[in-house]
Formats: sequence, C-alpha cells, structure tokens
Amino acid sequence: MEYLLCWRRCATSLLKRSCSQTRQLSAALHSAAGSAGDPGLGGQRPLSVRIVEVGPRDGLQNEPQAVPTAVKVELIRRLAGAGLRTIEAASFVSAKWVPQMADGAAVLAALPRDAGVRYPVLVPNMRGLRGAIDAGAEEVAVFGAASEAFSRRNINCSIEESFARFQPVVEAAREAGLRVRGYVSCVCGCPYEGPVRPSAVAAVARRLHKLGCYEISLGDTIGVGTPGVVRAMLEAVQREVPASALAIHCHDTYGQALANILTALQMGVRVVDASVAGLGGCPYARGASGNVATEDVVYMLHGLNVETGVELSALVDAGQYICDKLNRANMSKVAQAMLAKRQAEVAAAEEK
Ligand SMILES: CC(C)(COP(=O)([O-])OP(=O)([O-])OC[C@H]1O[C@@H](n2cnc3c(N)ncnc32)[C@H](O)[C@@H]1OP(=O)([O-])[O-])[C@@H](O)C(=O)NCCC(=O)NCCSC(=O)C[C@@](C)(O)CC(=O)[O-]
Repeated sequence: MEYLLCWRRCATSLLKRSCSQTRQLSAALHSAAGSAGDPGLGGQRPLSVRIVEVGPRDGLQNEPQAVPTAVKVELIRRLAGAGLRTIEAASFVSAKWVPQMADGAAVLAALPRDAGVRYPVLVPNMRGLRGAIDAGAEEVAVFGAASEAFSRRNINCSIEESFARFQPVVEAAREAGLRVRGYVSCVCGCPYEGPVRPSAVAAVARRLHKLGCYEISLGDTIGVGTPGVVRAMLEAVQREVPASALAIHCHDTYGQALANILTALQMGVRVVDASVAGLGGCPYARGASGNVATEDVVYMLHGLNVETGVELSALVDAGQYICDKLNRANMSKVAQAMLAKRQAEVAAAEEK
C-alpha cells in the first residue's frame, strides 16, 4: 500500500512536470513566432504548421517490391482525406535509376483534383519538367545537395553542374505558372563525405532561393543530425534565406528527427516534411532509414497546441493501409500505440 501511494505521488509529480514542460515549450514556440515578426501568431491565434507529406514519393521510391499505381493513388487519396494539403506524389526521373517512380504520369492522371490539395513532383532536368507538365503537375521540386559526392551519386553531376540544369528548369516551370520548391540534401552529413559545413548548406540554399524556388527544404538525408548540428546549420542558412521560405526534412535513422524538428520550429521554421508510417529512405544514401513518421510529427505538434489541419486517427488508418499493402512494419511510434489501444478496446468490448 505504502509502495502504491509513493508510486502515485511520483506519477502525479512527473505528469505535472511534463505538462508544465509542454506549456513552456508551447509558449516558447508561440512567442518565437511573435518575435519573428508576425504578432498575430504569438497572440490569440493558434500557431499552425504546414506538413508536406512525402510518403508517396520519398517513402515509396526505395521499396524493393513494385507498388501498383492503384495502391499509390489510394494512399494519396487517404492522406488527403486525413487533411494533408501538400502531398508529394511522384518523381519524373530516370526509370533506370529509380524504377519505383516510373509511373509518375499515371499517378498524377488518377489523382482527384480536390480544391486546396497540392501534389508536387520531383524533376531533375528539363526532360522531367516536360513530363511533369504533360501529366498536369502544378508544382515541381528540383533537388540539389550540399555535398559534392552525394550530388554525383544522386543526380550524376557536380553541384555546379546541377545549377546549370536547374536554372532552365526553374525558369521554364515558373513561366508555365508552376510553383517550384528546392531541396538541399545532406544538410547535416553525407554518407560519402561525413559532416557537411553549415556554410556549404547555406550557399546551396541561397542559390536555389535566388533562382526562384519559393521554399527550400533542408534534408537530413541520412538522419545523422542532432539538435545542436541543426541549430548551427539553420543559423547559417537563415543568414541567406528567411525562415518563412524554409522547410525541414528529417530522416530518423538515429532517432533524432523529432528533436531536430522541434529545434527548427523554435527557430521559426513552419513547414515540416514527413512520411506516413515512417516510410522511406534514399536509394543513394545506403543505411538511411525512413523519414520521420507524419503521425509522430502531428502528435507532437498537437501536443504543443500547434494546428496542422490533420486528423490523426484517419492518418493512422492511411499509414496502416500502406503497411498492410507492402507487408511491412509501421515505423510510427504513435501509430503503433494508437493501433494497440484500438485493439485493446475492441478486445475489452468483446469480453463484455
Ligand atoms: C538525374 C538523372 C536523370 C541524370 O542521369 P544521367 O544518366 O546523368 O542523365 P542522362 O541525361 O545521360 O540520361 C540517362 C538516361 O536517363 C534518361 N533520363 C534522363 N532524364 C530523365 C527523366 N527526367 N525522366 C526519365 N528519363 C530520363 C535518359 O533518356 C537516358 O535514357 P537512355 O538513353 O539511357 O535510355 C538521373 O541521375 C536520375 O534520374 N537520378 C534519380 C535521382 C533520384 O530520384 N533520387 C532520389 C530522389 S532525391 C532524395 O530522395 C532526397 C530528398 C529530395 O528526399 C531530400 C533528402 O532526403 O535529402
């Protein structure tokens, strides 16, 4: 009995402490938003974060088995149904390099064009852009890297050459009325070169932004970053590109993704890339695990009173749908917990 009372006192005190820590973090985020020059966000209006769902592209590009077009389309439909408003749907890259993305045009053609849902696609060159435009894309993304070796392995050219390719792509896309996003890979480390200097990341981000990319997504491609590394990287990048034009794209290889995302949020970043069920990995970054799971990001943000527009339970269903289709484990801790809770509730109801 004494033991039970003591345990209850400890649990209550821990709970109080964790609630107060959540309030402090939430207040710090909201006041950081206010001091970033948007007083409305710091006051009564709740803070909101836009999630860019990359599961259908970054998540599926590395799957060893072929994923039927119909399954990709159904996944995207379910993600949109869960409230996601930016869903990266495909890549227009060489099918020899990334066979999983060979059906990009068919995926785009089959997607419902709901008002307010954007389906960006990756394009590495003019050929990719032409394919994307023909397939009806309204938004494309070019993808560069802060590391020379990764640039060569991923898109078969140096960083300098990649900009010679991107320039006409960005110009033509914008002339055709498309929005263009830019990615920088290896912002915390490279699988071939090791640590990457923040100044190298800042230089590539600045060039993409100057070229006309409305948003620069900073990719910790192999998930090696820690909050201190992310902070130093963002400090360097924000000297060149405003926080309002940045997104953070974390892989969770070392389990640091949520901490890194929180660091980025505290530094004013308001766009987070994530992949449902933690699908993914990059074919040119051996050992990189999946992206941070969207369910885990949404759960953290809602816990901080940050709006996402996403309905968590429907998102968990979408994640489990694709895991069942791929016969693979769901990597989201939040999905695992919610699914286990649902099962326990069903079992309890059946026992009654
Ligand atoms: C960039 C290239 C095309 C250069 O590849 P290349 O071999 O230098 O290009 P090429 O112009 O010599 O063409 C080679 C072949 O590909 C064809 N080709 C050429 N372009 C296209 C195209 N757009 N669509 C379809 N086919 C294309 C072209 O027609 C030719 O076909 P062949 O004559 O041999 O039959 C190649 O290296 C490639 O496709 N790489 C794929 C890169 C990729 O998709 N990586 C994964 C995405 S990046 C990522 O995941 C990181 C990110 C974004 O998530 C952020 C992060 O986590 O860091």
